Amino acid sequence: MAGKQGAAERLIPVTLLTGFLGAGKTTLLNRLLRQPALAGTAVLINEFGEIGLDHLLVETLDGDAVLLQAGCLCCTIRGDLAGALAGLVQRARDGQPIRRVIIETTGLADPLPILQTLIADPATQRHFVLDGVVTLVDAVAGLATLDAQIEAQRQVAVADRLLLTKSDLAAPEALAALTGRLRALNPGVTPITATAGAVDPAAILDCGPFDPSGRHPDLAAWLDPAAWDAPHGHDHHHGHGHGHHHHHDPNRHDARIQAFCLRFERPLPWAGLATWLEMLTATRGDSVLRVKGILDLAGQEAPVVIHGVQGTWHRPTPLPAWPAGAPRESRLVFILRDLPRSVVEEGLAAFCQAAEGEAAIARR
Ligand SMILES: Nc1nc2c(ncn2[C@@H]2O[C@H](COP(=O)(O)OP(=O)(O)OP(=O)(O)O)[C@@H](O)[C@H]2O)c(=O)[nH]1
Repeated sequence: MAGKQGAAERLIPVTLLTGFLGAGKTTLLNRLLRQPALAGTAVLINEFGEIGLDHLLVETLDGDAVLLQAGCLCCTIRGDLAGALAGLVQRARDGQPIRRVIIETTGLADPLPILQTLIADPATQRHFVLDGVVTLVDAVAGLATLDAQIEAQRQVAVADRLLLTKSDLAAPEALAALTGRLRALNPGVTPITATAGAVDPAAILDCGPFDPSGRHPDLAAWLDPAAWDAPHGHDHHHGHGHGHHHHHDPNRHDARIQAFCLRFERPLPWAGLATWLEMLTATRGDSVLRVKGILDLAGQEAPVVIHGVQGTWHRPTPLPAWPAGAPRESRLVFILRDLPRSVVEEGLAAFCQAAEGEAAIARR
């Protein structure tokens, strides 16, 4: 297809990078973008919730990550995707070499409406070609996620490539059960192990045009725009409590899931925060779908990044410095299912206050 175009108008390949919350998309992206094969890649990042952090955590070589408007790409901001892609066309015409685009979706995204934009929007098709859907699956949380969230099933079903992350943390029996489930959802694709984002770019790029044949039997019906463009009021297949043509709250995906960000200008006491996070995981772990934060900790110069994914806490990582443009303050993003925001706010405040009180006594 690309061969029919003139050199200046060659279709730009687009990779859709998806996978449920915390599966390792940003980690993979950071590894990929350091590879020479990815030179000239523009990155579009979509985050759920009004304050994104990923654009601060993706290390594009030339600062080329574009944060799509807050909200979920599969919902009302699909128009933004087309707009962001059009913006990249303009940048290419202005002389910036854009050889490839990677779109990182929110972990909650239903990939089908996004695919529809990429394979059926005439304006987008003039300049871009979908080159593959790469879906990451967390070996620890994957099975439970596939049971609980239809979005995760769809992410797997449409994948051209399946990457199994965190197999370093999973028991062999859990891995075998998950692999069986993946085979049932997408029989034509053999999962590739990609620990901490380590994967050969050649294994996931240049998949060729998207071909829905030979996939999950429901895929054709899922790809039918009528299924997700119907006026609101019906029970949308992945439980959105809203329709697609009215005001969209960027912090709500369905009635049970909400996202919010807490910001703290004063440095936080690590002891209080860590104890509270452990408590929260022990008591309400199933409801805590995702926590990620960039922290200004008392007594520490460099920011520390923390990640919690459905009961698993990954090792906190210090960053060398505060990312350009980020104020020196702590930001904690929570994505919760069936858990009120007040539980988090009040618990966190109480534990931090107690830790600060203890630290003050110790200093006396
Ligand atoms: N042990 C281990 N940790 C991993 C692996 N892949 C990713 N992680 C960790 O998992 C956590 C979440 O990774 P991210 O890359 O932020 O996940 P994400 O999919 O971008 O998260 P969202 O954007 O919130 O959906 C981080 O602490 C990563 O270091 C892996 O293969 N093994």
